[in-house]
Amino acid sequence: MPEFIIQIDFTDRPGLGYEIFKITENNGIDKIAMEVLPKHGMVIQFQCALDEQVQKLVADLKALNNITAVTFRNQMPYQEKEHELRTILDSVSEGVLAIDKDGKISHINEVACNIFNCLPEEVKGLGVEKVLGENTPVLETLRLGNPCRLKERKIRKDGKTIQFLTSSVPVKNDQGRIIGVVSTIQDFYQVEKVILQADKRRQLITFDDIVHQSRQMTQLITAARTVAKSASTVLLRGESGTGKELFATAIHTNSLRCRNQFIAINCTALTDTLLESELFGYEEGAFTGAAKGGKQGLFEQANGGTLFLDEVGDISPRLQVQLLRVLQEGTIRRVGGSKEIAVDVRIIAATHRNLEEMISSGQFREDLYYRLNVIPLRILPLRERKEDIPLLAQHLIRKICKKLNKPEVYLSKESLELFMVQDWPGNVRQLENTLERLINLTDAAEIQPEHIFAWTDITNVNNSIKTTLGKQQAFQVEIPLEGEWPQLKDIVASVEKEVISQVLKKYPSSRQAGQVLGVSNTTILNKIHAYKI
Ligand SMILES: Nc1ncnc2c1ncn2[C@@H]1O[C@H](COP(=O)(O)OP(=O)(O)OP(=O)(O)O)[C@@H](O)[C@H]1O
Repeated sequence: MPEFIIQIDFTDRPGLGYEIFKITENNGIDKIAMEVLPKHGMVIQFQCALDEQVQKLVADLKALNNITAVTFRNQMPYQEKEHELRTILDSVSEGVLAIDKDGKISHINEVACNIFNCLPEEVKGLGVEKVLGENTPVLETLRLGNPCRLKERKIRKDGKTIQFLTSSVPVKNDQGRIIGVVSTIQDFYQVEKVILQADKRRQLITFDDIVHQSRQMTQLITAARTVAKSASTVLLRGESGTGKELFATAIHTNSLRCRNQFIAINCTALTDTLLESELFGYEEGAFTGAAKGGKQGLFEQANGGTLFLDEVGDISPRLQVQLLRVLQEGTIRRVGGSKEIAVDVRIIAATHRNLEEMISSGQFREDLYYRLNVIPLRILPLRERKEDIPLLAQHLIRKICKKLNKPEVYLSKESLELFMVQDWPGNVRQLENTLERLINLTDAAEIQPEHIFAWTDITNVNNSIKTTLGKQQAFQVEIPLEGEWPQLKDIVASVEKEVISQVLKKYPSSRQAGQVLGVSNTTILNKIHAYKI
């Protein structure tokens, strides 16, 4: 039998739910699921053999008082949310696995399935130890609420060893009770592979790839071009996602070392001991599991080239001492070795941390700071160079559409205006992720504010009003200062009426207008009715 989903929008009143329910009963439809949209709507999924019967149901519902719309939908709201969540989880490059309060797997993404060689439907509902092995730290997070970071684990499955790094954070409800855990998983060997493979991809990046329009970025690029030619250590400062790695790569490409390796390593991606053996290498027998013949570290591999140490502010005091030695002496010593090996490596370090404060609180060595801070370059957060947003958005859309193999989409003028008033705490990376999510989840050729409101956290109430009304379009409310004062409620009402009318001109649906003004669409519908807008 054909299935239908209808959404019934209403302004709430006592008894309305019961009347809707009665109408569905009287029309004899076979209900499969119902979902309430608190205070403003209801969605019903049902089966029905006859089209006329469906039409009659819709007509009966529309005839009820306070029903504002009855529309057909393709999916139930929970299915849309599920689809959105699945798309997000599958688009991240790490394995993600979530468990409920009983330790059973509730979500697992594609990457995690690839690491553990399983299918989502096989493992959903199973105890997490069936996938991550007995004594997994994830269960400790569930029990005690302690997050864990990059714990190295090894399990045997189908005669093979799977070695991975796992991190986990507890999920808590409003009362602070633990109701599950989300865990991220990285394949141990992939971590190494990524470090090495990335080199080829990066060598092609130049300063021309840094998209910008702002005066500050132009100045910074000019400075970076100049320092690229020297061999001095560079310290890139800037919030997460501002483009520090992009700058580091362009500096290497523009340097005299460009024919040699550029190797990047994120100092927070590995545990302290792993980072040490990655950077400095190790001798055979240095620790259990050390490869035969030992291993070259990244300093040796980058000899003659550049080593990019991302998040250098996060390295442990022990590694800070070792790094200082390399910078002072130009030599390294492998883990478990006694020989000093000379290396000629240019260091580009980056951090989003306030190193000066870290020095004051004793978390970062002052002598290392001076060795790293030879040429400091500070990349401004995106909110302080908003002129870059239009070009960046256009560039990123092109890049994402190419990656997703989708025809190029456009940002409407209103959407761009909305982007311009955001703060973008995650900077260019957040802009890129937001666009990727929108391009993934909408099929429209032009991205409109309604797509942004539906699929992202962007609402930005106050700023939206600013752009909607603008300076020139500001309206005035006349309040007589002599004679009889109007009632305060009348003043408020006239302001409300004017604001809602203006917003509705730009965002004609009550839902969009509600989102712009930070109220429910029921409130907007009530006001439209009350002020006869
Ligand atoms: N000006 C720009 N032009 C084009 N792409 C940019 C620009 N700035 C950043 N990006 C892109 O934004 C993303 C984040 O940049 P990047 O990784 O260089 O930031 P980061 O500051 O090193 O971040 P983190 O501190 O989190 O490591 C990358 O995909 C990068 O290519």
